[in-house]
Amino acid sequence: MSVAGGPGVIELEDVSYSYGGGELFSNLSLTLAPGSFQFLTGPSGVGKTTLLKLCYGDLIATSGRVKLFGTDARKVDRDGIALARRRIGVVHQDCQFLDHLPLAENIALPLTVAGRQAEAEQNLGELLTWVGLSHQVDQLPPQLSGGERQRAALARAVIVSPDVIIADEPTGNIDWEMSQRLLRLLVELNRMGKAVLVATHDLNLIRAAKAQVQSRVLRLKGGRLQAAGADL
Ligand SMILES: Nc1ncnc2c1ncn2[C@@H]1O[C@H](COP(=O)(O)OP(=O)(O)OP(=O)(O)O)[C@@H](O)[C@H]1O
Repeated sequence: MSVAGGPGVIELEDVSYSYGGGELFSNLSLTLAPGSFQFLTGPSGVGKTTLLKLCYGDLIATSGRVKLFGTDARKVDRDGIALARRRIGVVHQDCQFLDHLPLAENIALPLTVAGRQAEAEQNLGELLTWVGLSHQVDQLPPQLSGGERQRAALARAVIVSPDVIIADEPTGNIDWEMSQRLLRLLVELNRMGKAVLVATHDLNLIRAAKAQVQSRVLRLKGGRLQAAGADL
């Protein structure tokens, strides 16, 4: 099943993946075009997180080809994958933080560990304001609400100025109003030219997004990937 388009920043071609048992999915193709906005939906356990991990080079496909920014993920070494990963901001499903570090340091971490301290200092203030957390810079992660953690996770993903944002259930445990706020942030990032890929169960979120941004919806079900139609 192919849901491919033109050349993309991330391209999966006839990809299969197995954790060791049966194949979770096979011969699946997907293209994330520059500046595009795509949703990935489908039942729980169908493989959405796995598919996202293939897209950001965290897993290597059992067969088929994954290209990150035009380079075959299988043909580059760990440094090559790390380089590509710097261009992809990931918001993980569980959005974990280092609980002993204040929020600001957690968000700056991707830059500080890369020795880009000055850049971190330069970007942090604006970023914290953008996600509405500038009054909580000194809070420890366990002191934050679910919605605040999600926004902090998005800020941490964005601080490296990635070309692509991949978010796994970014509105998983938060109320509708906060989901809308997160969606607006993702739409803004897309308007800045970043490609956005969001896995979500939340069809209402997808419907709300469609009113704000031109987006494509892919549904993973039974090992197949299909473009969802107007039946959402
Ligand atoms: N590291 C792993 N080792 C073995 N099996 C795994 C591993 N990670 C995930 N799985 C299995 O692969 C399947 C797909 O998991 P995945 O997390 O990709 O699904 P999902 O669609 O994202 O689910 P959800 O919507 O509930 O988050 C599940 O059956 C899961 O148990």
